[in-house]
Amino acid sequence: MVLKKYNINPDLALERQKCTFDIEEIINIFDGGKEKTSQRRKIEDVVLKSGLCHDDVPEECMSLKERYENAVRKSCFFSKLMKTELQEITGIEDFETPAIRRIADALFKDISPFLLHLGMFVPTIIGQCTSEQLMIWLPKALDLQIIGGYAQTELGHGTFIRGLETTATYDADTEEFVLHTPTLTAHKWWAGGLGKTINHCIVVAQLYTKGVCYGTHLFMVQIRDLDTHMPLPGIKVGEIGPRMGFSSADNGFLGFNNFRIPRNNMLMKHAQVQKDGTYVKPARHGKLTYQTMVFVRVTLVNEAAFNLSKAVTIAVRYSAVRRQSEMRPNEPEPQILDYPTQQHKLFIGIATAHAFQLTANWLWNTFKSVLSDMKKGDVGTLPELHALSSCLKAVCTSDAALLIEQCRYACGGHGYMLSSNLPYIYSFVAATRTYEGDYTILLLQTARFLVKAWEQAEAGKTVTPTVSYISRSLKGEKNSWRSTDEGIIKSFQAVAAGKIALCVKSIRDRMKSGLDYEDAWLLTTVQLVDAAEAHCRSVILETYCNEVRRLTKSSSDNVKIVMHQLVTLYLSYWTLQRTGDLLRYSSISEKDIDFMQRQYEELLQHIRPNAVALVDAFDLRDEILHSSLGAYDGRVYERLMEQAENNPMNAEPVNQSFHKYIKPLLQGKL
Ligand SMILES: CCCCCCCC/C=C\C/C=C/C(=O)SCCNC(=O)CCNC(=O)[C@H](O)C(C)(C)COP(=O)(O)OP(=O)(O)OC[C@H]1O[C@@H](n2cnc3c(N)ncnc32)[C@H](O)[C@@H]1OP(=O)(O)O
Ligand SMILES: Cc1cc2nc3c(=O)[nH]c(=O)nc-3n(C[C@H](O)[C@H](O)[C@H](O)COP(=O)(O)OP(=O)(O)OC[C@H]3O[C@@H](n4cnc5c(N)ncnc54)[C@H](O)[C@@H]3O)c2cc1C
Repeated sequence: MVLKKYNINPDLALERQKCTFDIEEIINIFDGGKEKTSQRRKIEDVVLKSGLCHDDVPEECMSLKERYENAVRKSCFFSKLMKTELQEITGIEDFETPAIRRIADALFKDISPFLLHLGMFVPTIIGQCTSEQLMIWLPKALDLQIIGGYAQTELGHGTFIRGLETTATYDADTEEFVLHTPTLTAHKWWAGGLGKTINHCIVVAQLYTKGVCYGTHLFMVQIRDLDTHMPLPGIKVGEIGPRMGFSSADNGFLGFNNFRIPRNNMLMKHAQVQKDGTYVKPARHGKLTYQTMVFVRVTLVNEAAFNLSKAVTIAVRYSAVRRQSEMRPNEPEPQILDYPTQQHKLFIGIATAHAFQLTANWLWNTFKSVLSDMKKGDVGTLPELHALSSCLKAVCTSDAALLIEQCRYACGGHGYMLSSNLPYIYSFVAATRTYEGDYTILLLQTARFLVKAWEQAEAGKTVTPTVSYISRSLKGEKNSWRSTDEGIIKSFQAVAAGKIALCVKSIRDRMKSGLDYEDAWLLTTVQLVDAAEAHCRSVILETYCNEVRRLTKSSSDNVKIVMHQLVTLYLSYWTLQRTGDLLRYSSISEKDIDFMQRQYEELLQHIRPNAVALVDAFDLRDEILHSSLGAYDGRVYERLMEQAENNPMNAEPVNQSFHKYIKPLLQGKL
């Protein structure tokens, strides 16, 4: 791009002058302190100066094969950079460095084929290997001597893990497992990096030993030769074909024809198969092999927040630059950001990005604390983590996808251009709603936990803090609506409690009428999904309020004001979205709803002058945003024209198809 960088669009420059708070203060809050901000910026500088982010041809103008090859090239050089310069800055093997995740987007508009290596392969080694296995595979994986993925889903089954068909049968004579794909539907399907890139893979298969099936277990499988990269004999592997997004992720298929691996390649931290074939079941919890999925679900809440912050930055900056229509006859065209309907589309995106980011951080800390309990042998906190990570993954990815699409609507026709980056951001986040556990499935997992919690509370047992509202509800505590933060949260908890109560009643009524538990549950699943979603809303609202209060304790008054305006906007927005539920389960009145509507509309006006500054406070560099509409300088039209002129379609004035087809058609000679 040859545009002069800081020749800023005058509307955007004026917007920045209106800002009432110190942007740097908010940036520091979200980075976790001044030092973290400075470390992140150092990392970004190193990556941006490396020249790795440059593409000769825009990614969207490349063929699928070229995109993949380009993504592999960048992944390799980026990995090298991580091992060298970035390691010095971040501290070795610091997987918790969100800065690395953020700057990776400067390299990949789409997906790195190595994503699953760091995202699932390495975490599975860490979480599922014995210490001996760890010593063999972890250094190699971290050093990229082996590159891996995670192959669980099959052509016929994704959700229902117990229904997977791939088998791993132990042969005690040779001390090997025989991996086999017995049917068409048993082929592994979807694993990222599998199609062309990886040479190792975690494979999830039904374990058979001494003629007995012990359910799914994890196996480390080398699938390609380390030197030639050819599939090993007995392995059928390839790319599954073009999809909505994830174009450069080489999602793959994999089949085994009686493929043998050593006994030690079963990941044996939790369950073991001894040399003679004796199975030793996990001592503590039956679902510990699902741990990597829980880890990824936790990280996906962060992905929802980050990607939403990108989309809303693009849409808010564009809305400050774009002028359209007139508010009164003969007046100049206003910035579209001045329309309350536009503010309604966008400001909730800013507030939601804050809410999700703070919830993601809180969930990550919860995850770490459960891991530490588990290290001490205590798995008591795992069910709550599973319930929380399931519903938060489902709701945050789903909301983020909807709001990102709303950002695209807010950019009119130009939002439809790939160069806006909104279609890429959307297609990435849309997939997060499905993978790592589909939305409905995960909410039903949370619902299981909620129904159990209800039964426990009914039996007078103490329940965990995130569901303590159930006990209060069972004690007959009535909800009295108050339009304060705490009052609104209490009412949302009353909604969740009311919905869980109805689910429990529905199940019991259906059982009384003769159905067994499974059927009663099945017929109640529409309500159960709804109840789990309501529970999740109350968790997000409460976490967002608590975290803002905690993090802004020592902030300037101006930052406190603007952060709290966003919290109130978020609470008001959801109150207005859920008036039906609140009328049913809380004591909210028509008058209260009118008040909330007015408050919401006033907040849009209060936030308006700070809108651009608030998205600037996401501190997303142009190289990460990749957007013709959302760059810091706001030179939208210049970029759109420059990109049109550089479009490879315009390289020749007349396309050859004119001579081949159109001209003969015009002349009646076709
Ligand atoms: C650098 C970081 C960047 C990270 C980003 C990476 C992005 C990478 C991009 C793409 C990767 C995509 C990867 C994938 O999609 S991998 C495949 C993921 N697949 C799934 O998520 C499948 C979803 N299905 C399930 O999880 C399960 O089948 C199930 C939970 C729906 C049901 O499991 P099942 O074994 O049938 O259990 P039950 O229903 O019978 O439940 C029994 C019992 O177990 C509890 N439970 C279930 N799961 C867990 C768990 N994970 N942890 C703890 N406990 C669990 C369940 O609640 C029941 O408990 P009970 O009620 O007390 O009996
Ligand atoms: C971009 C992308 C990347 C992926 N990467 C990987 C990877 O690296 N490794 C890997 O192993 N997998 C991967 N997957 C697969 C992914 O995990 C699965 O697609 C996902 O878990 C959903 O499973 P499914 O496709 O079988 O959907 P299905 O389970 O067939 O779902 C279809 C519909 O049926 C509904 N449904 C299914 N069961 C029930 C039920 N019990 N009750 C009510 N409704 C039900 C679902 O809600 C959904 O609406 C990836 C998928 C995508 C899209």
